[in-house]
Amino acid sequence: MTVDPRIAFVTNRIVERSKPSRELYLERLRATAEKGPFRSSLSCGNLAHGFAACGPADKASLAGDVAPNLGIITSYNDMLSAHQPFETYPQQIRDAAREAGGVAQVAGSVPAMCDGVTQGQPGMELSLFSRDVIALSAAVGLSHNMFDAAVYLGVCDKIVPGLVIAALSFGHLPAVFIPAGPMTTGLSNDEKVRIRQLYAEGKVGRAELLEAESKSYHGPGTCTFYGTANSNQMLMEIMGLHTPGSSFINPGTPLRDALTSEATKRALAITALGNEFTPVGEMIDERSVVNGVVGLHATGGSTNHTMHLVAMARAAGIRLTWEDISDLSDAVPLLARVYPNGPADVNHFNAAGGLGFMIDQLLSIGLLHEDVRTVWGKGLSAYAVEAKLDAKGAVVREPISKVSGDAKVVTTADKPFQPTGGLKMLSGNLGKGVIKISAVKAERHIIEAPARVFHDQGLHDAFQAGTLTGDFIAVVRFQGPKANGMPELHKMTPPLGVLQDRGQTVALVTDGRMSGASGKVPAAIHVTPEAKDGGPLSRVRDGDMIRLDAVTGKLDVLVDAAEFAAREPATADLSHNEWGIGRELFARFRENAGTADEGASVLY
Ligand SMILES: O=C(O)[C@H](O)[C@@H](O)[C@H](O)[C@H](O)COP(=O)(O)O
Ligand code: SF4
Repeated sequence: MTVDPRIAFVTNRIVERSKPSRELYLERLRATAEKGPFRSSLSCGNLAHGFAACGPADKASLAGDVAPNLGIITSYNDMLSAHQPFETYPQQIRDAAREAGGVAQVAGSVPAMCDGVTQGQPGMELSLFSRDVIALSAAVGLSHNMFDAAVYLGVCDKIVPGLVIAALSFGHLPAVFIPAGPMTTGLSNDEKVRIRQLYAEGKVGRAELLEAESKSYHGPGTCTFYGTANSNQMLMEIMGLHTPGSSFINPGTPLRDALTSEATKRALAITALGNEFTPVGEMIDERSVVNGVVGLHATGGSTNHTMHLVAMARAAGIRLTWEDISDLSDAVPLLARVYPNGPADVNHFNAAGGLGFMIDQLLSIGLLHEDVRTVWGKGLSAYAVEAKLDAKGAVVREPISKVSGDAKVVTTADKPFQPTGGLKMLSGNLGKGVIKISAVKAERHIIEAPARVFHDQGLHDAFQAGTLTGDFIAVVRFQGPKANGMPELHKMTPPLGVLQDRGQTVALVTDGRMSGASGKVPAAIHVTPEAKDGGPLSRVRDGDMIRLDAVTGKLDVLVDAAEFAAREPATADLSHNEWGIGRELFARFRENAGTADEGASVLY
């Protein structure tokens, strides 16, 4: 199947735009990649330090130039249910590496923030910046230059994007991402949200709320909604950085363990010491990035990736823009309904066919580049599979069914849930932004209402005071990267959801972010330029009519242009955002953060 001309057009436009930076990137990569173990460039002293703590067998291997050495970058901690299973991975990876005639060493660890723990808390103001800290931290580990390939242990929001930026910055090394898998299904997401809204209305107490939350988030593994973490898994699979079919296998299962060992051996098989050398910076190209964006649209993935994918691609000299993301959205149908885009969770999605089914369907109508390189070899069709264990406990892969296991959760390409993608880019006299339309009912795709302007938690106070009456669009500003680190404002969903359920027409417009799990309330987010930079949001006043049109992709304030331009931009007292919970350490990050449409990074 040849690739759809609309996909080819956007891909070629990215290739042309990226030519200077991509050529320089590849030139530097090829200058670094060399035959033989990279540790051979170290002195005896360097090398001795590098394997001083190894056992005799590993020392002997590393003293030679035959055995490949695998660097492990781990993001293990007990804070993220999704990362807690990584505690035991290094030993499993070392054992698997030895079985394959190689060595594995933990090159370094990276920090990992749980956005669920920090949601609505000051710590969330470090969240977006932690992506770049993760990239920097992984680079410190890899800079020992002892390694012939690397495996990256990460799952959640900023961690996978940060690790991909690092992996591509060490593009001469093959890279395999190893996931930990989703927690088993607990209380449904719909029921969790119902209890939250009852709590917001004062109809249940903290005890009932905590009981519901604890039944939803109940064990090791990734939270089961389709937020940024599970969007990350989709991206790693569709971009060929996971082994096929490995994303959504629950932790602590024989198949999960077998996949971890298999991924380890695969990483060792694709080093420069073998005959399948696959440096990740050559493997990931413009087609891989486009495949990632297509997967995001087809699954209704996280809005956060309209920033992370831009930053990730940039690390490989590839310049992805919001125009590309928007044009791809117009070409790609929505083929999955996983919470918040529907009642199913990611376990249900996987059981219904999951990513293998999605990839197969998208390939069948030419919406994915099949001719890409992956950690598994050449061709994306190798990912249209389901991974299982055979009788001997080895991983086997079966072709994915052409029939959906649940047509309400994953659908075939000829019967999409929506004809276009789950994300829509917006632009107008308020700037540029993004909206997740896959989670919003069609009758709410166009909202025109008067503005109610808030600078921080004021919306919650107004809700509690009962003054959020009638139809309105909440303009929550000074939430951009330079203002306070661009936190997720997901805690605004319950009160706005209550008002919406009461029949009020409400929407949110902000230069901040929302969670990938945010859903039913129409929200134009990542609005750039941000208010802190004097963007148009800073000139909006209470009562201004605003029109959010997710059908045509427009975001406008309906005020005379001359009058609006003549207004004095509002300012905000952000002094309380400059200290506490480590925020004083991130002042340079706030000063130097890029714009949302450039990935909001401090790295470039
Ligand atoms: O982008 C995301 O997917 C979110 O940041 C996600 O990682 C976070 O965990 C949820 O916001 C928590 O959801 P609740 O706050 O609804 O539990
Ligand atoms: S999905 Fe979100 S809440 Fe769940 S572990 Fe990951 S970061 Fe934490």
